[in-house]
Amino acid sequence: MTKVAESAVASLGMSPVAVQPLMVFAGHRVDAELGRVRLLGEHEVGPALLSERHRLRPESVRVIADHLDRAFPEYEGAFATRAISPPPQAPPQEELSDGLFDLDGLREAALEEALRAPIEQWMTFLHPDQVALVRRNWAGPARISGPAGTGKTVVGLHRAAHLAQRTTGRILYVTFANNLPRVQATFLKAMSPAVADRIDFRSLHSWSQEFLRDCGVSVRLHGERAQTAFSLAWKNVGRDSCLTEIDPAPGYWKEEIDHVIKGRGITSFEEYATVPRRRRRASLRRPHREAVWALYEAYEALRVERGVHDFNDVLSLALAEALRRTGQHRYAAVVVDEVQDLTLVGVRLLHALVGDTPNGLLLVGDGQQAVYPGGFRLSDAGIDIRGDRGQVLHINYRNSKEILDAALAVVAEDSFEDIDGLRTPGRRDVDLTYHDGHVIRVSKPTPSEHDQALLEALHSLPPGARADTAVLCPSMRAIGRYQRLLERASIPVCLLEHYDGRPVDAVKLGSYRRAKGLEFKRVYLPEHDATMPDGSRTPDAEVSETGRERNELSRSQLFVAMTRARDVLWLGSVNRPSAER
Ligand SMILES: Nc1ncnc2c1ncn2[C@@H]1O[C@H](COP(=O)(O)OP(=O)(O)OP(=O)(O)O)[C@@H](O)[C@H]1O
Repeated sequence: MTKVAESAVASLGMSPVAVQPLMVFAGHRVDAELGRVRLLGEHEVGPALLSERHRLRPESVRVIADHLDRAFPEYEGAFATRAISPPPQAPPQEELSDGLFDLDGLREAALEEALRAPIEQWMTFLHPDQVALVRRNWAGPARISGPAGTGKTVVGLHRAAHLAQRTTGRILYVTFANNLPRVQATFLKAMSPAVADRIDFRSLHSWSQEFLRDCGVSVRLHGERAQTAFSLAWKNVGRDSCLTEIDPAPGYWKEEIDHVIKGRGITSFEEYATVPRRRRRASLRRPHREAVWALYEAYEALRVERGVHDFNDVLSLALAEALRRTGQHRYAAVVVDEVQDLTLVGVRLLHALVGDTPNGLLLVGDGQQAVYPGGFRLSDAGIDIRGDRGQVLHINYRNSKEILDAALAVVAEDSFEDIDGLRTPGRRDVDLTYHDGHVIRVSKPTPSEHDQALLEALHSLPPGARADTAVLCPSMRAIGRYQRLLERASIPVCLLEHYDGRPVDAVKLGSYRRAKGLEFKRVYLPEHDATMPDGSRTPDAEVSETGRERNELSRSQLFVAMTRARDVLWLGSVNRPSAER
């Protein structure tokens, strides 16, 4: 019955996750669950329904009831239509003063409701194409891609809840960033409380550490000591090598080890000598690759000597363990969000948990929003996504044309390679939904005037607006600076690393990277162009290949930050008079 009802409402764009089966027993007192079905006695059903969140307006209820009348003709029609009473009148003033229903409380509830509005909207209704993806049966691994704001995460969350409703197993929902899982878990709990405890929201690294602990494999993750090992290795074999001709910054070579060598699980020079270095611009000839390999070996020797692991080791150990236990994993399905940020080892690990089982692996992401160096192709990972198992979403629900145009202008010249290996131009076609929103550009001659303008803009926000406002910065240093600035101006701040998706009356502050996958009504990007190369001063030909790669990555990060804005995008710059430059 539930499945038939799900199909019936799918044509209205209603997610199967929004359908909650109830079985009501006349003349009994019951409140129990049987799988997904809630069993209620006739006395319990009223209070149970009233305690549910209100997601539908009365008109929507009427439309759905009419539609179900037609889908289930044996039911008596028109009952639901008659049963809908007009919204209750405001209670008399005496009732409002009894503490439980005071005016302030009501105002707060209304504010919270307004803040939740966009979320409540997509918890029930999706675009019919999205509903089809949520309900689809895939014979093996599948992938959902699409430009920023096209509802990929929304589909991923509905899909996870839908699979949880259809199986008794656990679902793993993974992202690379470690603040996103908390936010997504909060949304899912509100959307589908009945299955929330069977979906594990985890960052890849925290899950891997937990998994290794459960398998009895000891891990000594120590980022700082691993970094010291690298610095020493650079001093011993890197800084006087031919690598400095290509890039004198040790950071570039650390990324090479992290994202290319260890990120791809390469263990021999023969393999590294010919590996395609995805999304890396500098071309390395054999002597350079030999020098990188010498650096890698020196780093590994020093790391092992110190008895510590780095983040890549955690994933490699977990992959080895996962492969050893093939067929014994407890997950019915794995959904990977922001998959473009994973390393090859990371994606292989998640694939190993479910293999090619039907509806097992779902990869969600967009190569244009890659904010880390390096990358992989699905074919490198042995993941075969054929036919209708690769789906692309096209409708942007988040950004207005003005905001999206401003963001696309940043990456327009940067074509990118997605995980399917296809090269895609930076300026992509998307269908926009009607959505109001605008860009405010503020340019000041000095940093203090710029900061003053930011504070004025934040101070003039209407009450309650801070909850859906973010200030995003490109670096940790800038975050520290703006945190002090805001706090000195008595503007409450919630760092993105502590944000869990629940409304809190404070401006969110964090890095462009941490803003990944999130969105806010108002986004402020102070000194947004400070790290951007100034084309007028440095012609492209004079920039090294590694410099161009860094610039491209900075532009992708700025693009991600800009596309987080739903209604207002504030772009601050400091434009010192040219004599001062
Ligand atoms: N069918 C829909 N109707 C209305 N709004 C929708 C619909 N689907 C998604 N949205 C809204 O679009 C916005 C973007 O959705 P989501 O975060 O899932 O996109 P995304 O593709 O994952 O974005 P990004 O890649 O930029 O992180 C959200 O505000 C979401 O509520």
